[in-house]
Amino acid sequence: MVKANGKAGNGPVPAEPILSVRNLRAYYQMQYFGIDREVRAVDDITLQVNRNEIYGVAGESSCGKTSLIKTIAAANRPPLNVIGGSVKYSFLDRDIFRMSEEELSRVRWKHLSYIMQGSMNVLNPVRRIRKSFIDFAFRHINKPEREFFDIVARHLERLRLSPSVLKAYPHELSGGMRQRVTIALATICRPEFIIADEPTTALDVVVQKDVLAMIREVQQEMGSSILFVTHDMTVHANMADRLGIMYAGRLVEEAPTREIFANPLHPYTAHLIQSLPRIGDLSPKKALPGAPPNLSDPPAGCRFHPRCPLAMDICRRENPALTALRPGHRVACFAASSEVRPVSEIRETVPPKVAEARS
Ligand SMILES: Nc1ncnc2c1ncn2[C@@H]1O[C@H](COP(=O)(O)OP(=O)(O)OP(=O)(O)O)[C@@H](O)[C@H]1O
Repeated sequence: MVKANGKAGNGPVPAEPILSVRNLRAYYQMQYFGIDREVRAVDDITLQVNRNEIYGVAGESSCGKTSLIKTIAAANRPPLNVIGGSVKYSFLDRDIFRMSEEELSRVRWKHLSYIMQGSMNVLNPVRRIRKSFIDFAFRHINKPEREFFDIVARHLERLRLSPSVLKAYPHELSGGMRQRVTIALATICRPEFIIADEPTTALDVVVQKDVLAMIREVQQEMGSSILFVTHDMTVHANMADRLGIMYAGRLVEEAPTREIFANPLHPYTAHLIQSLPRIGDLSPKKALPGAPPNLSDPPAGCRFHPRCPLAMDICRRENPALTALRPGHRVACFAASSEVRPVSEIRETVPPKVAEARS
């Protein structure tokens, strides 16, 4: 089930994929008063995460980030169902959707772990932290209890946490300490792959900086890969090696983080970057007209077209494929592709709704 050569060694780390997601579709499928309803939260996503890499997933609220990572971890539950596609980890011998729950429980935390949005989602409020380490890691580390807690204490110290936290209940710790404990739990087994879902969103900026530095440090020390999800582009700028931008259930752009910030090709990405505050920049920030689409009835063609200042007729009819326009830089946008029409020409065809909102 788990490949023998799964763990990252100490030698040079080759740039090979540890996670390959192909054409993944996962929809919320529900029935209201006998009528079927589908929310297409993850719609045809293809991406790869390399060894020793932090891959960031960005996008505004409700674009499908959490649904994507739940599915990638095979932690999706009805009504979120996998409709198609595959998710393969290099340390597993087959697609994650072909594994039984029992096989998955042997893989979780040891090879594939999760840092969640709120620490209280992981830590049981009525159990001391010590018990959580037993619940999550004892069977994976497979040592006598005393030796196990020596390993835990050393790991906590490495993460600048006193081993005395083991005696505490979650409510006795500050939010920052609790989040550090969840990171300690997610990394104690030295997993190859970590999924982090908005791990610092609930923390104030000073604690956030500290927790982010800790995630980076532990990732580098272990040679793990991280799929890091947040809507906060400034966090991505500091953390991610590569960045995937989601809009309405689809990946619309992907490139090395530096390249995305310097040269965004998709108009939605350009908007996300332009709206970031910059020291000395007093110009008013403009919101995008309109709202993200309802994913149970998304618009035809490119899902961004009703809000896009560059939209053309083809965008209303056809879904642009995610295409490499530069090495390592993929974008799903007809306007960004110079083969369709030059950008100067495209700018003249502003859709009426957007033109109204601008005036
Ligand atoms: N349990 C559910 N049942 C039905 N639809 C859901 C459910 N959970 C989420 N959705 C819908 O799926 C879509 C994607 O939601 P998701 O939570 O994955 O987005 P997100 O980008 O993670 O948002 P946020 O940043 O606010 O957490 C949204 O349209 C949302 O309303």
